[in-house]
Amino acid sequence: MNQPVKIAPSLLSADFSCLADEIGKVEKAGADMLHLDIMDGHFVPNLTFGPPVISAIRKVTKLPFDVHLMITNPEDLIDPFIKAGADLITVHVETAPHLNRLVQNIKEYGIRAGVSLNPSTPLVMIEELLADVDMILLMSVNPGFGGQQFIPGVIDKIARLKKMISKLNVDVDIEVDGGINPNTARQAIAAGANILVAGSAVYGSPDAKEAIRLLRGT
Ligand SMILES: O=C(CO)[C@H](O)[C@H](O)COP(=O)(O)O
Repeated sequence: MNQPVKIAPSLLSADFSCLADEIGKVEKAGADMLHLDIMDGHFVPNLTFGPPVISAIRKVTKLPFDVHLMITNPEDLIDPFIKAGADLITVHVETAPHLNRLVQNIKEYGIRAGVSLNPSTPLVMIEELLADVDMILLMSVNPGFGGQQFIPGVIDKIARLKKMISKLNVDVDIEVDGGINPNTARQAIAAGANILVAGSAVYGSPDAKEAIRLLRGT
């Protein structure tokens, strides 16, 4: 049976001058979780926010926090992000040579652990880890900025990852991030994705509820 598709609006595309309102808007519109893009100006060419902002917004919503670390040396900052309120932390395979230890470390806190791959990073990089992670996040743009075009080759990558997961018979979510709109969402879901991150498609719409409905394809 197909799992229901979850929508994770990315706060990156929200109006940062009124975060509580912007979060309330997507919570009311039926979002399943909130995607928080953490950028360090080093692994990716952009800077966003860190644990103090996450602690502050933790007080205004019940949505689970899906924290995507686009930072070098992620192992140094797991503890503060968990204390700030992360429910799921995703680290990039390109930033962490000791991924088994890092994933285990995140899970020991009692939260979920994900691993992300840039569009050009092959699936073989996570093959040995699949039985130990809760989620694989496939980037469908080069990380750093919202509002980019979906890279079409990622659809086949999603389908290949889905096959790997089915073959191992493990319970691993497939999240896709970047350039998600109703058209790319439909293709990503058909290929096997079950969590979609959407910044512009949700925050750029005058009707967040309708935008989320269109992304789910319901
Ligand atoms: O991780 C990201 C960029 O690195 C963002 O989550 C992503 O780009 C979402 O924005 P959009 O839906 O506008 O593409």
